[in-house]
This record gives sequence, structure tokens and C-alpha cells, in this order.
Amino acid sequence: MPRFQQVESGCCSSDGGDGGLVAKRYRVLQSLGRGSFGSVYLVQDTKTTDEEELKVLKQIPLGDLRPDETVRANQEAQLLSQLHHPAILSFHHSFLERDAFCIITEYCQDRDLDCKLEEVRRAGRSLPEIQVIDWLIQLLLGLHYMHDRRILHRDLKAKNVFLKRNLVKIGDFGVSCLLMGSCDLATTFTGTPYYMSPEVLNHHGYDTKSDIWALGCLLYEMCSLTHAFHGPNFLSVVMKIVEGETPTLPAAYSADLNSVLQRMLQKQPSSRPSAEELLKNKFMEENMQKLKDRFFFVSSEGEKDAELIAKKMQTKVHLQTLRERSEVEKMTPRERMRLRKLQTADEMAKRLRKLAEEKYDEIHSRRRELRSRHFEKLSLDVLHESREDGACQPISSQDHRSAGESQPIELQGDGRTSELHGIPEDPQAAEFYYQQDGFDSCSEDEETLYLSDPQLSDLQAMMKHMQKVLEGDLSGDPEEPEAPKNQHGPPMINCSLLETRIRRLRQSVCQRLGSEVFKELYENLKEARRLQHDGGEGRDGGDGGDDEAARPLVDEQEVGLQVDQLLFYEDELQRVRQLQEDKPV
Ligand SMILES: Nc1ncnc2c1ncn2[C@@H]1O[C@H](COP(=O)(O)OP(=O)(O)OP(=O)(O)O)[C@@H](O)[C@H]1O
Repeated sequence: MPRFQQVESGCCSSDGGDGGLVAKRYRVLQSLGRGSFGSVYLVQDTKTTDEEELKVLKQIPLGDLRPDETVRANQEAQLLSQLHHPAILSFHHSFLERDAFCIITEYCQDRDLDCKLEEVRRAGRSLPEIQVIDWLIQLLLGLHYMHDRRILHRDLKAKNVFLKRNLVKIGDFGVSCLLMGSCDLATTFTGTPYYMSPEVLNHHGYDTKSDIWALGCLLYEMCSLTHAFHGPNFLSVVMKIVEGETPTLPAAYSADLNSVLQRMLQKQPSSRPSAEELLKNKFMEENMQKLKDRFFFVSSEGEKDAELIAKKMQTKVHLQTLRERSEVEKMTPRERMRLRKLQTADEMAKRLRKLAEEKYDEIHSRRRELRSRHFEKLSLDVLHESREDGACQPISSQDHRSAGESQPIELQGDGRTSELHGIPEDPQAAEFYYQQDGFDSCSEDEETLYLSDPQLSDLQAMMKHMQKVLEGDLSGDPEEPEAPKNQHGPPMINCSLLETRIRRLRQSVCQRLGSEVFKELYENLKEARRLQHDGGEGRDGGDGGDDEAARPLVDEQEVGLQVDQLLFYEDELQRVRQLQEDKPV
């Protein structure tokens, strides 16, 4: 049951909230969904001072959390709220309300990357390389910023990356740690094994390189639209991660990008590059320069558009006022005279509005013309690029591995990607890029024309970060206040949330399977797990196909995965309890 009720048609009501507002400030508009920690709502911030009144409220039931653990979570939240980077989801505020720990974050209207990849997969398309690289650069910049401040993500996955007008934002940075108390535990609490690194699975600890591993998995997913390491059950996924071969990107992506992936998925954390090292690679630097140019183009055009719209809005408001007045004041001759004057003013305003619209149309068609000229020039290439079966393929500017399958698109003579400030040279990629980025100020929809101040400042901040990398300066920004480092020392270990999670997981699987079937499956998988640990007599984990005893019971793969996870969490809990006992007081 959600604790907060969404409001109907603008009027607020939340069960017991002050004046219908949560924390005397947030009006709950709609539920966005439920994650493993709690419920998520879209809220309106009634006291906002910036332009972004829509925010997200994450509400986590406290359950068995002890008061000291709650205080600690609040301290961690304070720390997170002081961090600012355009690629990190802003963390605004945290508070306790009705037995729940609440976190207020930035809202990303374009949802998460998992949804986006699913959309692309369903449409039978794939992401153009330029799009993948743009997002990868932003994610690396965000990771570098946090790692520089000694904050780990620990749960980086497609569902935790949000999209906002083609800017990516890493969400939940440090949140699992904040909620779990124990950062070791947080790592195993993620609810999905797909992004877990070999060192974490081998209990060798989590560090910045484990986040890099997870980002490598994400890079693979963006290109292949499937998990880098997958299998029918938890153990088979784990075995692939620990012992399996590193996957390669589909042939349509460039060898350079594939080599970035190979470095990110090195099994040995020490051989894996840091975010900084990855950004300083020649291939990435070249792409960063192009991205920066594109952002520059968009942000300067966005500012002009914003000015235009502001003017148009002023005119609209003025007209409205005039009309209303004329209604009231039409009785006496004197008033009629006044009305005539108002009408004249109205005419004048109309002319002004027309002028503003013409100006807008001019910009609009000028951009269209530029773009279509650009596409026309390359339309022949598109025909050559299209596969015979008509399926859309990602196109890279260089593909060393599959010359037969996908022809490289020729760059302009001087090697630039575009005459238009880095707009993707390849028309297919450009179309995809501009269809979704929401920056497209040629859009028919006036809503998307306007880039708000926060969006512009995000773009500008991102450009600044890229410029710093390109200049070889990745140290802290002297203009910014020093970002806080974690001063609380090693986190205390708390098991309460893990216990709650185990209990809930068990209940949920029991409900789905019935207790008898659950018990049988549980025992089976437990035995398989024991054999695995004892030297691999049981299943090899490679494809998960040798667990004959358990298989007939597992109609739904997902349930099997959940039972596997349950066993994994139970092992972890036992391990942590053991650690606590061994720890000197
Ligand atoms: N800042 C946000 N902006 C827009 N949508 C969001 C935001 N945060 C969460 N959501 C959406 O709310 C839903 C629940 O999110 P949440 O992060 O709690 O769970 P999850 O990512 O699905 O799972 P998990 O808790 O395992 O990470 C998801 O559909 C997510 O896309």
C-alpha cells in the first residue's frame, strides 16, 4: 500500500500529511513505481526557488532500522546533498515522515535507461555509436567526480541511469550504502547479479574499479541491448562473470569502442582503468571534443529560443488582460472610447506577436534547411548503409572488424564530423539523435523548444567538465567549494535491512510457488550451491542447464533467479554476522 496518495486534478491530499503536503512542502502528484527499497513518487515542490518544481520522492519504510542507523542514514544523506555534477542526479533533501525515510531528488522526465533500451529493442532498432559514446562520456565524467570524492555507487545499472533531454544522470549514488549502513552489504543487496564484478563475487571487496566494471556492463548493454553476462539462473551468471570470456560488441560498433569495453571488463581490478584514464584515451578525447561542440551549439541556440518565447508569452498575457477589461468597461461613451484605444493597442500587440512569430519561423526554417541540406548530401550513403532486410543498424565512422557487413561512412575531407558544430555526420545517427534529445528546437511542439535555466546550466556545467578533461586538468575545481569527503570512517555493519529483504523475498516466492514447491526448489538450489562451492561437482554454472532436479520446478526463470538470490543473501548475512563476531570491540 502506498503511504502517500497522489492528488486528483491538482488538489492535494496525502493521508495525514500536513495540509496535504509531505514535509509541509511536497505535493504528491503520481506514483512512479516501486523499487527494491521502497516507493517512488513524482511530487511538486511548493517552495521551490529554482525553476524545477517537479521532483521525485523516494520513500523507504524504516522497518527494523534502529535509531542510530537512521541518524547515520541522515548524515550520509546530508553528505550526498552537497555534491553537484550534471551527470549525477541531484539529491535535494532527506527527512523522516511517518516511519519512512524520505529522499527528494531531481526528476528526469525521460525516465531511466532501462526503459529507453527496452523501447529501442522493441522497435527492432539499435543505438547509434555516437549516442552510446555521448552517454558513456557523461557517465564517466559523473563517475570520476564521485570517485574523486571517494564515493562509490555500488549499484550502477541501466535502471539507475536517468535521461533528461539527452543528458544522462546517475541516480542513487551512495544510496544503497546510505540505506544499508554497511557498504559491504550494500554491494550484495542490489537485487541483480548482472553488474556485479568478479572481485565482489569473490568477496575481495568493492572499490572504484567495481563501478567501472558495472559501467562496462552498461556499455555492452547499450550496444547489444542484452546483459553482458546472462544465464538462466543466478549461479550461471556468476560463473560467467568470474570465469567466462569477456564479450565483444556487435560488429557494427567500432573497434575503438570495443577496446574501451575490453579494458573496462578486465577481470583483475588492478588492470581495469579508472574513469580518469578512460576519459584521457585518444578516442574518447576526440569524441568528447565533438560532444562539447554539439552542446555548445545547442546551448547557445537554446538561449536565443528562450528569449523569443519569453517575449511571445508577454504579448499573450497583455492581450488577455486587454480583452477582459473591455468586457467590463463597455457601458458608457467614455468607456467605449477607452475600448477603442484598447483595440488599437490590441492590434499593435497582434502585429508585434506576428513579428515575433515570423522571426521564430525564420529561425525554424533556416535550421530545417541546414539540416535537410546536410542529410541530402548523405542520402546516397544511407541507401548504401541500409541492410538488405531493412533492419536499422548502428553505424560507426570506422569499423575495422566487419567491412563486409557495414560500410564505413566517409568523413569530410578534413576529418570533421559535420559542418554543423558536431551534428552527427551520419544521417541515420543524426535523425535518431535529434528525434530523442529534446534539445531539438525545430520541434513542432513549443514545449520542447524552451530550454529552462537548469537545463542550460547543466549543459554548460557539462561543457566545463569536458573542457577540463581536454585540458588535462582533472583535479578539483577551485571555483567550486571543496566537495565533502566521507568523514564517518568505515561504516558500521547493520543487518536489519538485509534480514527484512530476505524475509520479503522468501514471502514473495512462497506466494508465487506455494510453500511445498518453494521448499523443494530451495533445497535443490541450496544443494547445487553447496556442490558448486565444494569444487564444481554439481552444475558448472556455464549455461545453468545441468540442474535437472531443479529445472522442472522452475517454470519461470525469474522465480528461480529469486530463490538463487535468496540463498546468496542468506550466505552473505551469515558471513557478515561471522565478521561481526570476530571483530574486536
Ligand atoms: N529521479 C527520477 N526521475 C524519473 N523517474 C524515476 C526517478 N527515480 C526513480 N524513477 C522511476 O521510479 C521507478 C522506481 O524506481 P527505483 O529507483 O526505486 O526502483 P528501481 O530502479 O526500479 O529498482 P531498484 O530499487 O532495485 O534500484 C522506476 O520506474 C524509475 O524509472
